Formats: sequence, structure tokens, C-alpha cells
Amino acid sequence: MSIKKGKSTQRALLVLLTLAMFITIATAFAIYYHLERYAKVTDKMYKVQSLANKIVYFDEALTMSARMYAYEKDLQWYSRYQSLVIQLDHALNQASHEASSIHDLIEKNEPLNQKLISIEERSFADVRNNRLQQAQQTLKSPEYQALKQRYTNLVILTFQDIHNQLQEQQNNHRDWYQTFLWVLGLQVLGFVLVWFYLVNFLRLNVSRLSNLITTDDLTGLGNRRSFDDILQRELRRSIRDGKMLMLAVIDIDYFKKYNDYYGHPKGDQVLTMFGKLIEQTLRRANEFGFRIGGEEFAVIASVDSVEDGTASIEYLMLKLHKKQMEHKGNAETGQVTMSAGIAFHHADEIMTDEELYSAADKALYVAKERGRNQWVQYIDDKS
Ligand SMILES: Nc1nc2c(ncn2[C@@H]2O[C@H](COP(=O)(O)OP(=O)(O)OP(=O)(O)O)[C@@H](O)[C@H]2O)c(=O)[nH]1
Repeated sequence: MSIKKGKSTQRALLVLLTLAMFITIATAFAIYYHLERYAKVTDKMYKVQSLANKIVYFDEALTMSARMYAYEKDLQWYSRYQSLVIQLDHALNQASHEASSIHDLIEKNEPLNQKLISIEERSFADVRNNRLQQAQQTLKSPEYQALKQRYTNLVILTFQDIHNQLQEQQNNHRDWYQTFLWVLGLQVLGFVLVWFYLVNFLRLNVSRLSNLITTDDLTGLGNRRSFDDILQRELRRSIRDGKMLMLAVIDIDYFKKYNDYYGHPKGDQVLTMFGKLIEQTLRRANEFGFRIGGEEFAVIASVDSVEDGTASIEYLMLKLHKKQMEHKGNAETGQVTMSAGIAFHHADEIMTDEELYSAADKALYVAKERGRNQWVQYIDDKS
């Protein structure tokens, strides 16, 4: 991907992410708003319902008190009637704060209310003048009954109306917040999916990148950087585990001449083929192959004995011979051959990676000096 394209993709991703964040925040606000409204409407419904119950109760109770007063002429009933009138007024006032239709109901039906009160007052006057039968008749009269019924019906219908309106609002808010909850759920799911995608994408790219950093493009073997790291690591491991470590530095003989004779692309093919041979030879987990320079390769292997190590390089040489690749610049064999310098790190030695590499390199030099197409093991003269 070009830098320009990468930057525009990044910008587009940033815009998308910002947009998605705004939508999520807006959705969360919408849920909060509708949930809050839903709770408020529900609360109001309970309040209105309880006021409606109170009003109907006070209304019936005050009629009952008026009747009882007409029958018993007991002043207790009269004062109960009066206290109920005050309580009813208070409840109606409270209800009119909750819903304007109650206020309208009180205003519009004031004449009807006054009529009822005047009939009740008339019966109370009869009671006071000991005309109890007259008082009872007044309260039982069809006119009073009809007015009372009308008043009660009006109250009930108004409250029913309010209840229906509130229920509609409640359902509306519930539908909205449930819809937004789904939207938020889908957004969260989307975020989770994008998150997983990004994490996977990054992980893949990181492993690709680390491969690129440590792999030689042409042969697919480890490159110089990974050679340095793995040589240090394996050396530490061999000292810790008390095992022998082999390092072989391998070079294609007269490779300059090969390039000169057959051309650079053909030279590349030889390098690729040799890289594959190394890969096929190194079968065990603790054996590693590298291309550490132009036509220079290396093998690091944890071995049980010197023979074990040299045998694997011998085997690699044999495989290369079997290929019988023509190399007219190689006057000795006429084929592509290799030379190798082998050095061992023994468990009881203390050697640095540089010392081990230098030893293998020296042995390679000797192999070249002795006529190439061979391996030479480094022997420390001082020991
Ligand atoms: N085709 C190809 N050639 C390369 C590459 N890297 C280095 N070379 C060539 O490898 C040759 C190495 O030459 P020298 O160091 O002189 O070694 P040599 O010719 O193999 O001689 P001896 O090692 O002494 O046998 C040079 O000609 C480099 O150009 C590569 O990636 N591809």
C-alpha cells in the first residue's frame, strides 16, 4: 500500500470512527431521554390513578354523610361531610395540577357543583328544622340523583381520558427506548466485530512484519539479523543445557564466475535452490539455516557429537553434488559446489558468538585455500 493511500484510508477510518462514536452517543442520549420520560409518565399515571380513586371515594362518602345526617341528625355526620368537601376540593386541586383537563372539568362544572351543594344545604336546613323526612326526600329526589350521577360520570370519564393519554405517551416512550436499545446493541456488536477484525489485522501484520525483518527475501531462510539473534540465543541455551553447538559457515564456490558466466538471474536461482537444500537438510527443531551474505550461508545446530554435526554438512554437500548443476567457471569440478567451515562450541567451553563465528569463518578460509568443495573443522591450535 502506498503512503498516500494508507493515509487516506486512515483518514476515512478516523471519520467513520468519529461518526460511529457520535451516533452511539446520540443513541445513548435518546435511550436516556425516553427512559426518563417513560418513568415520569408512569409516575404520573400512578399519581393520577390514586387521585381519581380518592376523588370518587370522597364524592361517594360525602353523599353518604349527608344522607346519614338526614337520618340521624347527628352533627358528627355533618362535620364529616364538611371535612370530606374540603378533602375533595384539595384532591381536585391536586389533580388539576397534574392535568389541565381536570382544571377545565372543575371550571366547566362549577354550576353543576353549586347546584348539588345547594340541594345538600337545603336538606341540612331541613334537618336543623327537624324536617328529617323532607331532608331525606330531597337527597333521594330524582333531580339530585341525576345531578350526582352526571357529576360522578364526568369525573370518571375525565380521568379515563387522562389515563388513556398517559398510557399512549408511556407506550410511545417505551417503543422508542426499546428501538434505540436495539440500535445500541447492534452498534456494540458492530464495534466488537470491528475490534476483533482490527486486532486480527494488526496481529497478522505484526507477524508479517516480523517475518519480513528476519527472513531473507530470495531463499526464505533466516537473514543476517536473525542469524545474530539465534546464534546468541542458542549459545546461551547450549551453555545452560550443557549441549554441544555447531556453527557451519558455507559459501558457494566461484560464485562470481557463475554470475559472470550465466548472469545474475541464474545466480539467484542457484542461491534459491541452495536455500531449499539447506531447508530440506535441517529437519530437527534445534537446527537453523540462514543466508548471511551474498552467497554465504550458515547452519546452527545443537548436536550430540562432532560426528553428528559434520555428518549433516557432509549430507548437504552430497545433496548439492547430486544436483549436478553445471558451473563452467569451476575448473575443478565443472559443477556448483560448496565449501564450509565448521566450528563447535563444547559444553565445557566459554565462547562468545563472535568467537564461534570467527572460528567457523577461519575454517571456511582454510577450506577455500585447500581447493574448495570440502568442509574443514576449526581446530584451536592453542588447545
Ligand atoms: N546472483 C546473485 N549474486 C550475488 C548476490 N549477492 C552477492 N552476489 C555475488 O556473489 C559473488 C561473490 O563473489 P566472491 O566474494 O568473489 O566469491 P566467489 O566468487 O564465490 O569466490 P570464492 O568464494 O572464493 O569461491 C559476487 O559476484 C556478488 O556479486 C545475489 O543476491 N544474487
